[in-house]
Amino acid sequence: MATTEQTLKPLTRDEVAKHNKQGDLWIIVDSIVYDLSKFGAMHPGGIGVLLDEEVAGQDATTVFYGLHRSEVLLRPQYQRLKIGQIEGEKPLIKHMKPGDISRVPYAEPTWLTPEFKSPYFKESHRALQKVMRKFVDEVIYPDAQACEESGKRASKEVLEAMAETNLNAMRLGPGKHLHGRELFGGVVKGEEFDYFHELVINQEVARMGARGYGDGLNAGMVIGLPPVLNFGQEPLRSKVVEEVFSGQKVISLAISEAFAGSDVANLKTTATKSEDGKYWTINGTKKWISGGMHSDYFVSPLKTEGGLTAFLVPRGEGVETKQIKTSYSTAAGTAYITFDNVKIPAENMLGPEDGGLLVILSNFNHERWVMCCASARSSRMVVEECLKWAAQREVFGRPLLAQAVIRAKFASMIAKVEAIQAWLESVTYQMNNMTYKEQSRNLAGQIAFLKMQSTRFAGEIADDAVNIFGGRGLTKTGMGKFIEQFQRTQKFDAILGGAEEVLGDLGVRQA
Ligand code: HEM
Repeated sequence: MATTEQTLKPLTRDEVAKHNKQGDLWIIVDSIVYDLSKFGAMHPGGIGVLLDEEVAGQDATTVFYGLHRSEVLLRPQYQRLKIGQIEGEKPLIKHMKPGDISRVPYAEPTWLTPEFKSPYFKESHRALQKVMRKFVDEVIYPDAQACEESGKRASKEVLEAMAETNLNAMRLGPGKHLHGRELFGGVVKGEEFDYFHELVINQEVARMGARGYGDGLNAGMVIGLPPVLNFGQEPLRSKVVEEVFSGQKVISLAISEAFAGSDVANLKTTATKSEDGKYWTINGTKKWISGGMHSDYFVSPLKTEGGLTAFLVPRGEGVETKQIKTSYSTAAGTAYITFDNVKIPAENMLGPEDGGLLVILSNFNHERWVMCCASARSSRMVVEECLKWAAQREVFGRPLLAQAVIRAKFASMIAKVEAIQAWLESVTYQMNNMTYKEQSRNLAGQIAFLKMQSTRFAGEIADDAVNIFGGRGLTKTGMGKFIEQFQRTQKFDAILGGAEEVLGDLGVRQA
């Protein structure tokens, strides 16, 4: 039966030392005594290491933290191994509780660090951050970790909780669609929701450390729903928006094809108008569609007589989706889509006929900015993981952090995450103070450069992080699991939403 902290029996180090053999094995970790007599044989690291004379019956705190993530001990099956506490001693290691702010240096952006002031974040941003951190820690994170591994889509419970708090609506950013809505139980008013509130949401969600699952978690909605919201025809527009916000239906943006990715103007999939103009027939394919496997609706720019036209295509006869296996989890639901003589009513057209390029381009800045928020936050999480590891890991008789060559890596990693966050906050401030038209005119280049640089830095940070973690940075479980995940998936940010080179060039041309 689980033993609570209050009922732990006081023990002396001498008493513990007597239990130092196979079948009768105790150890001390951070003042708590664990009985490993039975568990020893099942220990993932083997029984041998536990029988070492410096471990069996001894204080194994340092060696334990040099090999395990601290939350290992919080798992219920290991909590049950606790049998006592060393008399007069208390645990020194403080485990993070859901919603906690990290105390590791540079683990949080400066606006969440008590000593620093920020001109941008007000009370309502801070209040939203608090509830959002707890929500991610308690609701999203456990599901994310399980599904990233199993490859399954986000659970119904998580999707329902997101709809209930109005998180789906908030992820589309500020706008009339939020007016009058109860956001996270009223923590912020829909009318006052701005891009800094959205930044908070994007960055808290990015902390779940599961890139594939993240793309499957309604990321398709963030980029697929705006064309419906801004260019859809009533009553279809309101129907689809509500279905998606309430979590009943899933939508994704289907632009890329095997023939064209960032080169949107050269798409090949066609839509042909019927003679009476009442419906369109769609033929062709779409590739790498995030969330496509889970989607009920696809927003697609299609080739029409005079250019591109955007359409809302419901899943139905003639629409087929096949899973594409990429280097991140199939929880992302990345799809190859075939449209085979799919007939849709003219009311499903989004924006003017042959005016689809504008409809699609109109959300690109926002999409890229969302990706910058996430990339900056996940890079920062990697820095936190590395700092924790380098402080607890001993090599050549000293903590890893005592090696100058490792500190030099940290200098470069920390400078990168700080620079990107500061630039991101500055761009976000401009977004808050410019009309949509001004943003399109003035910020496309800034955001393109910001995304290009965020993902360049993420790549360099991933590289340094793996070298700091060694083999563990290439191992899917244990200490380095987030580093392994990050180094394998950071490239998605560098490609999706516009490849680095395309964005850099866009920025220069916009100058
Ligand atoms: C309460 C005590 C312990 C528990 C519950 C525990 C649990 C675990 C778990 C779950 C793993 C798999 C990797 C991970 O999830 O981090 C692991 C790996 C390992 N453990 Fe333990 N362990 C305990 C004590 C120790 C001690 C005292 C040592 C001392 C040498 C040790 C040495 C190892 C080693 C060498 C590995 C393999 C690590 C790797 O592959 O990087 N464990 N342990």
